[in-house]
Order: sequence, then structure tokens, then C-alpha cells
Amino acid sequence: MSVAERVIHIVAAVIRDAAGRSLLVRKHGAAVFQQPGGKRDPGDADELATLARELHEELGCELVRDSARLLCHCSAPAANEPDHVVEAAVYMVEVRGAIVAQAEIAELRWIDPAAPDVPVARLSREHILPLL
Ligand SMILES: Nc1nc2c([nH]c(=O)n2[C@@H]2O[C@H](COP(=O)(O)OP(=O)(O)OP(=O)(O)O)[C@@H](O)[C@H]2O)c(=O)[nH]1
Repeated sequence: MSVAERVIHIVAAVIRDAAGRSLLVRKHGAAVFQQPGGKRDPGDADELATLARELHEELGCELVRDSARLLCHCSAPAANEPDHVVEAAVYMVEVRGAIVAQAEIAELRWIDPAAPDVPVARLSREHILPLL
């Protein structure tokens, strides 16, 4: 496997509630929680199209596109794929509609970014939550 094949490019979302808690998801088969989001599909026009599609697939809600603000670009060892690195564009976003875990999601959790009470993937723990 080449170095390029070991890099997973994703677009990820920070979604917060009125109390400042942040939403994390755990996928079926995964041990740790991570940001909602995912890999870009060839059919996605841009990063926000990827995010809108992933948020709908995972949470059943709609991205409010105008609300999106780039928070950071960051990278960490991938949570679920050994020997892979995840590189993320991370956006703070607002969503419209009810947030309901869809089929691919085992669990949703609103966490305090300063004191998560669930196991959290490194990308979130080391790079994203400290910015919130
Ligand atoms: N979405 C997301 N993926 C992350 C994060 N942190 C992290 O290490 N990853 C890694 O990046 C991979 C991205 O896969 P994904 O499962 O979210 O993406 P996807 O929905 O497009 O993939 P799929 O269609 O193959 O299921 C995860 O399996 C995980 O190993 C994160 O905060 N959010």
C-alpha cells in the first residue's frame, strides 16, 4: 500500500447545543466516538456537499450551509483503520431538523468538550475538542 492510500480524507462537523455540549457519534463496530462526517464521494460538489450528505446519512438532519465556518484542518491516526492516517477539514455547523441516529450509527452522545465521558477518537480528543 502506498503512503497516499494510507491517508483517509474526511470532512467533519462540530455541532453544538445551547449548553456548549458537542455531538459525537459511534459507528457500529467502532469502540470510540468521533465527529459526524465522512469521506468525500466523487459526486460531491465540494466539502460542504460531502458534509450535508454525511449528516443526512448519519443523523437524519439537514446542514444549514450558510452557518458553516471552517474550524481547522487536522490529522491523526485513524480510529478504525490500522496503519491509516485521517486528514480532516473540520467545520462548525448548524443543522435543521431532528437529530436521530440513522442505521450506520450505533450511538449518539452530547459531550462536554472539556471533559468527555466516553472514549473519543484521537482526531477529536487531541485536535478538535481542545478548540471548543
Ligand atoms: N467521520 C469521521 N471519521 C473519523 C474521525 N476520526 C477518525 O479517526 N476517523 C476515521 O476516518 C474514517 C472515516 O470513515 P467514515 O466511516 O466516517 O466515512 P464514510 O462514512 O464516508 O465511510 P464508509 O462509506 O466507508 O462507511 C473512520 O473509519 C475513522 O477511522 C472523525 O472524527 N470523523
